[in-house]
Amino acid sequence: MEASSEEEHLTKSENKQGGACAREEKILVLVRLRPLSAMEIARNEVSDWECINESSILFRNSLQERSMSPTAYTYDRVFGGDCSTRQLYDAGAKEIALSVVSGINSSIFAYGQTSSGKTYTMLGITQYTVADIYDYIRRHEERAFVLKVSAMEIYNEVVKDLLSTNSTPLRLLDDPERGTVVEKLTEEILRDQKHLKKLLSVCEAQRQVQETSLNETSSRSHQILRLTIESCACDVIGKGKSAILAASVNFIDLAGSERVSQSLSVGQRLKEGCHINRSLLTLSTVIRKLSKGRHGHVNYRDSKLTRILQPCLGGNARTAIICTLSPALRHVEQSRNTLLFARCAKEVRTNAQVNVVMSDKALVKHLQKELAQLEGDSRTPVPTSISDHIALLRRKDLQIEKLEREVKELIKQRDLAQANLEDALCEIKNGHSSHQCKRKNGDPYHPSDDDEDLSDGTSSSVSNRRNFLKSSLYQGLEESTPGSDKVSNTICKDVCCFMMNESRKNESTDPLFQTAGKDNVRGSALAVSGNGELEDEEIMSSSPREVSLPQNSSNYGSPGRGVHDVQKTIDTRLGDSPVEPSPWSLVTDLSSSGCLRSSRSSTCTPHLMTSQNLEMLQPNEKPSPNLSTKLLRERSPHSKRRIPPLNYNDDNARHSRNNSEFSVGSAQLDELSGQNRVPEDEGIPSIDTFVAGMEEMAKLQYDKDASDNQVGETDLKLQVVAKNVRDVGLDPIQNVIGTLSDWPVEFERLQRSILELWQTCNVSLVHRTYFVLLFKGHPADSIYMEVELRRLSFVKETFSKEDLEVDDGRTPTLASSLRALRRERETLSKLVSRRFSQEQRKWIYEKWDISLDSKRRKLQLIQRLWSDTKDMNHIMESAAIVARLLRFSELDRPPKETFGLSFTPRIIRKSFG
Ligand SMILES: Nc1ncnc2c1ncn2[C@@H]1O[C@H](COP(=O)(O)OP(=O)(O)OP(=O)(O)O)[C@@H](O)[C@H]1O
Repeated sequence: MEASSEEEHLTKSENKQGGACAREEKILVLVRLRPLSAMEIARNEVSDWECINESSILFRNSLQERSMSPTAYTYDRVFGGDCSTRQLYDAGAKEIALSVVSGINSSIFAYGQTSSGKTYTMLGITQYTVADIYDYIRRHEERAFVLKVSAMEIYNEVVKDLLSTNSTPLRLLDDPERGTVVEKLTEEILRDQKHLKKLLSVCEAQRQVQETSLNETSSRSHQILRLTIESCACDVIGKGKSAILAASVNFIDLAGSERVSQSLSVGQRLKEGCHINRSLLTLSTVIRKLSKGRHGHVNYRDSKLTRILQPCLGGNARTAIICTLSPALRHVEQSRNTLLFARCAKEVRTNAQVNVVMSDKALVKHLQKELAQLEGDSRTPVPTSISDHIALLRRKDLQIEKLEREVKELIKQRDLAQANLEDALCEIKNGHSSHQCKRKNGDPYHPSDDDEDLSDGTSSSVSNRRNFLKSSLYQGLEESTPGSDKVSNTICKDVCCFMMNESRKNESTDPLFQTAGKDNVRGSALAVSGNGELEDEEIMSSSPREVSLPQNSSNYGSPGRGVHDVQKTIDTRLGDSPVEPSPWSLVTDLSSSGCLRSSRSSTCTPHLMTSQNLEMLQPNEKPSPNLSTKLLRERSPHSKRRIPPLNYNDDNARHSRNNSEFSVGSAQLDELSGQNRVPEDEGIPSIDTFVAGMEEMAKLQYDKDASDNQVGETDLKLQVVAKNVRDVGLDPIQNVIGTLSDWPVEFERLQRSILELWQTCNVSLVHRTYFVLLFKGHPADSIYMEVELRRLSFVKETFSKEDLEVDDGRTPTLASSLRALRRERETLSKLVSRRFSQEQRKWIYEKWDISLDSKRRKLQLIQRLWSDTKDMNHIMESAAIVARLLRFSELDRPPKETFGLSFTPRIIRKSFG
């Protein structure tokens, strides 16, 4: 494949413009027998096919069947089950494919029955070819190359662009010069190999792939990937006339022929199978006609496949057809058909020629322009695809949002501090209730008359006063302790009232799903009101001190009643009877339990640790054990349920994370037993599996860091947790609080990043849902959030790895994750009618702006979930819906403390032992 000079490139083509020198040759036919699959071996199936030499394959059983000698089939090359794709590529496909760099069109087909290994083979061939093309370009600096790629699929006789998210069918046009042209097909100019790999992943993800009884990942469409290479000698650029070589190589992965009796297809699969078989029949008819010479009419126009591939079938292209066979005896008839097709194909002749364009200035200019564009792209990576644009916009939006949030947060903090301080000072000074107090304008910390008053007998410095307020706030919520004075109690009451009024304001806006922005008092980034608030209020009202609650505050005396009130509001909104138990209660529970409000679930100690409070607490101002005990006593009955202990060595949990065929971050079918289990037929991992996964990941990360001798921030936090766990009787949360004074801000940052990465890495929706419902912003969550962030960053990096490695089916790739996510969405969509009543579905569709007439509205709904990473309202609504589909009640969840406890033995041994 050496063509080092322009002359060499042109020798074969000298007649193109003035008398073409076409190269007539037969189609190269390779036969590949795949090995028996694990499933086939388990069924004791045997392969009676044998490659008796480099070019012949024999079916041994035929002797017994037909009492005649076994038939040997002979082709250009045959490859047995022990041959690798690389061997096949090197032995024939390579030479054909790489003709493209010399200006000769080429095509590599994979043809065979379903599950015989077409996609497996073509993936390898494509990757090896691309690597060789780039290698060739690197070695031929004297020529300038422009590479373009396009990809399409023919699904149910409809042509679709695989590089565009627009699924509008593409039209075929007849161009007098170029033959059949696919109108509006995206053609991307390649920046580099990495860019191509990305595009291949997009194609793979967009292609119609479904599970059938014969193949878990059966391609339901014909895929044509086209790589076009234009090149000319560098030294003639800009000097007028020059020869430009332009050719394309097509990688064609046909859908597999299938027998209905074997594939057991019904419904949509059956329809697809019919289309596939029909177009393959047309293809074999065309091949059969061509094998007999080009006499008479050839029915290229009978299918879109043959129309598009006309140049590769007996036209201006070098062509190789790889016929793949399934070895199992039960597929013998299909294999024979494939071999008959291969025999005909062997007789077809093509007429390839070097495609030289004798360029005029305009053509050279065109090439120069494309080169300049490429150079520009490589200097400043300008987005050339939709996904790049979206990613860029997202990043910008994120930056803007972050700045806006920071400004808002600062203003809020300032106003709140000012208000609290002034109220407190007025209270102290006048002995009146805070609302009678007029707030002063200006800097709240600037010495004023009030400040002077306060300074008498307490503290003269502003910072002391702040600390005083912080500790008073905390103490006021605690049991009465000796030394706590009346003033601090009163301050506390006022601040509590203020907080509750604020939270009630939030509730009134949307009790079902509240947004973070409204939750300014608690300062948590992502907040959905509900349990958190109720828990806070419960604690306040259960305090021995009398807290002056606003009107109707008694409604919030117990969590149960509070939830009921919120439920009633929701029921009213939904039009349900307020008396009957609302089917929405789970959604309500989930949404109201909220994400990331800092107040803890009933299983956790610091109910009072709103992010605002946390921020104000000094490291030495920890809740007393007394308070912890009291709060623990107030746990809800649900939290007392025994949760099965988590098991590190659970193979299922381990296996689940290794399987790339499920979405990143989720598990395979949940095989763990337990009460949170989702029915197996739904194919969805349970919370137990999720917990086991999180725990193991955190542990692995810790082990890795420990072995690297890198004691990072996460390690320190893990150690803190471990140490606390070891010190029996202490709450593991408390010390962590001390190390995380900026936690709410940090939490928000981590969460934003995680949400973005989930989207980028196509993380399972189930995983996302469990995660947001479990990790709501308590300081102890930091460990898991950081581990999740690291893991996702790693996955993202893996996805964008530059070198083109063969997809081994085990390592998650962008494509496999997208595929898995798509499958998960389909599974979830099937649960919609089971989990929601008709009325609820109607309500949801309307809310999510989905037409009630739409045929695929369930799938549309699921596709819309988790799509907007910046809108927390949207995120929590999505989580609530997914949770409902999973029948996951937050109240069923295992306490997160279980995770932390699980670290204890390892960490003590490594860090403290
Ligand atoms: N030569 C091979 N060595 C090992 N495994 C193989 C080989 N060929 C195929 N397989 C495996 O067999 C299974 C089916 O292969 P593949 O999906 O490529 O078949 P296919 O012909 O493209 O099927 P369909 O027409 O249904 O899309 C896959 O799991 C694949 O990894």
